[in-house]
Amino acid sequence: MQIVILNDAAEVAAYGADIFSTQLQRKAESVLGLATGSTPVALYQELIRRNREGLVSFKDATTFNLDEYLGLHGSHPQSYRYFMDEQLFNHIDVDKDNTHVPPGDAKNPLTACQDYEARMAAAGGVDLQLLGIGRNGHIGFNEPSSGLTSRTRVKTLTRETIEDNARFFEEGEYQPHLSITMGIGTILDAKKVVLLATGENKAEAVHAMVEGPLTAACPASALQLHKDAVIVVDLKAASKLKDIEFYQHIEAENQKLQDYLASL
Ligand SMILES: N[C@@H]1[C@@H](O)[C@H](O)[C@@H](COP(=O)(O)O)O[C@@H]1O
Repeated sequence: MQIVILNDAAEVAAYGADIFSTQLQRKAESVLGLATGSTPVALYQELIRRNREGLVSFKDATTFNLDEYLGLHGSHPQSYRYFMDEQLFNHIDVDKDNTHVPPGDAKNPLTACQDYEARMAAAGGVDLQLLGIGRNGHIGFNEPSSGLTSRTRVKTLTRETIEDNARFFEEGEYQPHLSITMGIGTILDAKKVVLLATGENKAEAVHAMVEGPLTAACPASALQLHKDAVIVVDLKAASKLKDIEFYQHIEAENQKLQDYLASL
């Protein structure tokens, strides 16, 4: 794992945008794994700005989102399809036909999960996967106890996740308890993974993911197995890490190595 500790949420968003821009500049037809939640919004705004300024293009890219509420049609304002359209797709040059979000209104959710996996495989697999993290260490909607090799499937949300996400729903509005989510095994198949976390309420989960044991009790700890996982956090989300100075030292050394390699 590469642990990048930055001052604040704005720096985290800019760092994430740099990783996406570099990916698209190297491979215009990249397959991008995308995420919802409040954390990636600033990153998406930065990508929209860069797209408008002609610095990055999504014209040839394909996208697959991590998850969706089961029971919500994509036209529902709280669906993740709606979120993605509003927060990113409607503002960039991506071909909407090449954007994929699990179908929350699938008649048969089980075959829809298999179909989603098949589409990802047919696209050549995910090149770069964006992740946030839940307070309980979930990634996508892989709640604690999720199998570490799991694939796209239907998952039940924990009470904590339902409460955390209740802020997006009107009072009394139906809030789904089920989801379709890429599995942890699906996420680990991505060639590169970048996880963003900001704010003090993520500090415990970040500590468990980076410094805790590899365990289904903290699904994000599975990223310890990934060969190219970048964890980008602000100082608040990093505040419970025990080895913070060591991670900063590694990053400084890493930067020197990159500068040297660039000078060759
Ligand atoms: N399914 C999503 C996750 O993909 C996301 O990482 C998490 C954290 O969201 P936020 O960034 O709003 O804290 O929320 C939801 O549960």
